[in-house]
Amino acid sequence: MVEIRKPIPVAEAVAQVIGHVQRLGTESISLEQSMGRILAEPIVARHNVPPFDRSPYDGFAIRAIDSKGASGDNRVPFKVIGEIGAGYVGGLPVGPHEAYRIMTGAQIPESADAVVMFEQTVETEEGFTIRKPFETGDNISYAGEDASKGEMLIPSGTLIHAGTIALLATFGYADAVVYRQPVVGVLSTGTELLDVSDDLVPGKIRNSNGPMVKAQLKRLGVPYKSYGTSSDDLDACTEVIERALQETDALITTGGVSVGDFDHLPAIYERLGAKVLFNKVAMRPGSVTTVAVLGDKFLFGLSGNPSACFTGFELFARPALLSLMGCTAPYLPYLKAKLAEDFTKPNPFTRFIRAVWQMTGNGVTAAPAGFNKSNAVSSIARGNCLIVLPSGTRGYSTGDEVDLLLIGAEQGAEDWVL
Ligand SMILES: Nc1nc2c(c(=O)[nH]1)N[C@H]1C(S)=C(S)[C@@H](COP(=O)(O)OP(=O)(O)OC[C@H]3O[C@@H](n4cnc5c(N)ncnc54)[C@H](O)[C@@H]3O)O[C@H]1N2
Ligand code: MOO
Ligand SMILES: [Mg+2]
Repeated sequence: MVEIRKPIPVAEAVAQVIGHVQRLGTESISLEQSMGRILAEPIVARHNVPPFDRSPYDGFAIRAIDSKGASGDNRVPFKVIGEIGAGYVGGLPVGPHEAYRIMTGAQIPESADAVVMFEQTVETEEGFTIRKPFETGDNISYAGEDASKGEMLIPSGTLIHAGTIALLATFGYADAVVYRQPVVGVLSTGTELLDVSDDLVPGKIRNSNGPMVKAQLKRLGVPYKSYGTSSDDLDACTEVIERALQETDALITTGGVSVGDFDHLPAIYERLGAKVLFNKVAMRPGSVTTVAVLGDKFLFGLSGNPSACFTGFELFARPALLSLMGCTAPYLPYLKAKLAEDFTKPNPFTRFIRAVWQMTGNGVTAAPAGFNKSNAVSSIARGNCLIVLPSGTRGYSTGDEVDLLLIGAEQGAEDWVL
């Protein structure tokens, strides 16, 4: 008799997965390698930024007091005593009505306390004149104005991106302490599966989930090991999974998790002695998504249907893997948007619709990205988000406010609209 599975709410399933995360250790890697990794130590300012008072403009460093009373009718003269390019320091203190030529980024010389831009001066034989008074601090970029020594700037658990790398470089981190990354095994199950380069033959389809999941991992910067495809043969499949579990930190399988005669994953979890956290989630697509744990290893049993597979990855594998890596913001970013089309079909399960969001004169709108069943592949390609429609008896109409989960900021906008 077919097993009747009890669906659990999506939020509960996510919480169960996150509750089983055991953070990986840390390692030190070169700054160059650190893009996309997760900081295992906070970035605390090792020194002031900028480290010295400096000029934000090309101009002249003066004593503000000497500019007192300057006006169009009373131009005040200054004598130039030297020049300071960025990287150099002025040797002399600035005296009354003296000035240094100073370039953007150069250290303010002793006794100077304001900078006059070139454009605000008229050159003379000895130097220049100005027509307005300056206050102490005018056009000075002060030491520590960006970050002051000892300040906690970025907490541990943050993703390292280009800006983080700039900050680490600023403080002289040639190496960064980051969390270890899991190596994730990817196995596509299904006797019907052909390789990408195979010609179609009756009854078979090409394996799209394997390449997709590997690309989803790549988008997270998570290394993977591919186990290709396995036919729906219990022993053969068990053998590959056992091997994969020895060689990886977590395993993602696709297909074979439902109740069909050749859906062997449930039996394999039992054979392995893995603890199944859930095998039915109140969501569509991906209701049969199964997550199991064996020791400290996750087994993500994603559904074979492409849209269900994609959604299961983003909802469960993504936050789990990011959390393993110490990330404190592992969930998909979200927005509120107005529905751009009616979605009248009520659903007992929470529905995740592959969709396209865009900014319009009417605010953010989101429209389904075409054929949207669990077996759809085309709408995954078109979508840049998931519309979340909570379960219930009513449908949704154009203009209703809905939640969006954002996927892949690398899909840019076609127009420059600002
Ligand atoms: N009696 C029931 N039947 C089904 C149920 C159910 O609850 N009771 N659940 C349905 C739901 S919902 C889904 S989703 C699918 C899930 O099936 P499986 O996860 O067991 O996956 P498979 O049976 O292996 O394949 C399903 C579907 O996806 C295609 N597939 C599989 N792998 C790939 C791949 N790597 N690339 C592209 N396409 C793939 C496969 O050919 C099937 O068409 O079960 C429902 N049935
Ligand atoms: O798991 Mo199925 O994708 O709900 O259609
Ligand atoms: Mg099946």
